[in-house]
Amino acid sequence: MQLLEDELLEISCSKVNCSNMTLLELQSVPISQSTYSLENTPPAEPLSMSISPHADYPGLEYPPVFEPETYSLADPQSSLTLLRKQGELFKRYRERSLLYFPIFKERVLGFKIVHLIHPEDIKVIVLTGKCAHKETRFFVNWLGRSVLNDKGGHRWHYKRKLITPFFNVKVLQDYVTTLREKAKDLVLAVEECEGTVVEVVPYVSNYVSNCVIALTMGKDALFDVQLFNESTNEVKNCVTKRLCTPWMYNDFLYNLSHYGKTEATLVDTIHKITNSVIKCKMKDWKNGVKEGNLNILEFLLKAKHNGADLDESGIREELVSILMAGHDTTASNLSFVLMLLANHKEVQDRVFEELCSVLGDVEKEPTYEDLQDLKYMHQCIKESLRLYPSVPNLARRSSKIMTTHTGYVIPEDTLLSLGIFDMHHNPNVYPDPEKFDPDRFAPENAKKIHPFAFLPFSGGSRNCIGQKFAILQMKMSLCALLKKFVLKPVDTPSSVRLISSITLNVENGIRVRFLPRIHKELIQ
Ligand code: HEM
Repeated sequence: MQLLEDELLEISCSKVNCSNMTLLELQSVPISQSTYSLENTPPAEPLSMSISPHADYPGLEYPPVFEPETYSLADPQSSLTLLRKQGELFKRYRERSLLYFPIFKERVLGFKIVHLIHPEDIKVIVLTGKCAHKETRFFVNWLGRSVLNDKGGHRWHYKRKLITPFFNVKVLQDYVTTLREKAKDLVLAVEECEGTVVEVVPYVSNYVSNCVIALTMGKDALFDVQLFNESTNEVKNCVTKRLCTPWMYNDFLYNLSHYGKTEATLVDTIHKITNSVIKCKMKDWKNGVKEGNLNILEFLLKAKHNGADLDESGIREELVSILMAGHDTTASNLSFVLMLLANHKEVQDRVFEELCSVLGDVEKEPTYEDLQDLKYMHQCIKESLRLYPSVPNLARRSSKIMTTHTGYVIPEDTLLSLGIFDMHHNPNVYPDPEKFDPDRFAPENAKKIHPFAFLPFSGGSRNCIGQKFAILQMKMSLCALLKKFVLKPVDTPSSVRLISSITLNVENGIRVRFLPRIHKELIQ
């Protein structure tokens, strides 16, 4: 069976015109527990799939009844080579994750990718970090070896320990005033198109960009923000194109290609801009290190001054990475929250009622404590992160032969894709998975969810460093927008077309109508 599929792959590959390839997937191979064996690897002793509470979580009603037999039916089309557009590719992965749960393998030219979808398998990888490291090769030119883009090990650990203290509660509290100002700017911008249909992504993106720039380099940093953002977007396009075009996986071919050359020029621009901001700050500080409220640049310069093993290019790598990590993810999620609230009047009503009750007076500006008290709003954000996780797959590479919890052996040096999106849409973990139901995350229900079945911010030691800041940012903007407007649906969850990119995206934007809200009145 395996041999036959491999032969068919060879045949189908030989028919492919590489220059037309726009996708990651040439073929997916279903893996059944009895036949699964990647080359030169002995088949695993299948582990028991019996349904009993997991030893680590005796109080949880988990594992739920997975039905591996139903999900490992052979796909009649699986041996055919399929060239697909990004949107189709995204849809195809979803189908495969259901058909071949809990694991499936794909081959892309000479590369093998194993997709893992079971929470226990994903847990093994994200929790220990011992059997797999982060796959970061395609981002190195742009992000270097920052905390975000280091594959792991001592160097990563050192930097993570250095930066983590920055994201403490005190800093978050200090940033509330800045977030409030930026949210006001967002409301003013939306007000200009009140009543009309608004494509929300650019507005939200601008708000998030301003917040993250303030956090990393300070709100008064002098640089060409537009050029920086445009260059960053273009680099993302180049990297996405590379990820979806297997022949560009080869460094030599990629560097010769149009995309490789464009990326090099843009990265140079981004680095020059960031270097100049760093130099400027160092000049400002020649008479002594600043104390008090610091942004990330100042925090890192101070660490360097105090002897941390960090040079200027190391600081630049962190800034560029945090700007990237903090922008797309939050902007993507905030756009989806707005669409979901617009489409679920009863939920929007409840969020607004909660807002009025927490603030007391709807005109009052929310404080850090108020934002913490918006529990139902938090549930809505979580549910939208479940439905639309900004990072739909995590890329890892196995660093030794490993056996998954579900009983499959994976050889050393295999590319792994942890299917966060698929896991979040698994009907056995989340009944009626496409339904927007924030009550899934009400305290009494949330405790029944397997801790590794909800990973929008990843988990373990490499979890998202900025998640609290992201939530704060989203809450602040939702408060500001909902105080002023009633959201009405234009695009719906079934009308938007999701695409796989570095972060989750939609093909044609997300549109919402903003109507002026008459205070204290709920939605008509
Ligand atoms: C809704 C917003 C966000 C989401 C969904 C999100 C999600 C994630 C995920 C899934 C990872 C793990 C990536 C991987 O291991 O491959 C990650 C890592 C990271 N995130 Fe976020 N993120 C968000 C916002 C932010 C913000 C606002 C910042 C900073 C201001 C940030 C900074 C980082 C950094 C530095 C890492 C790397 C951590 C490490 O590897 O040690 N993120 N994020």
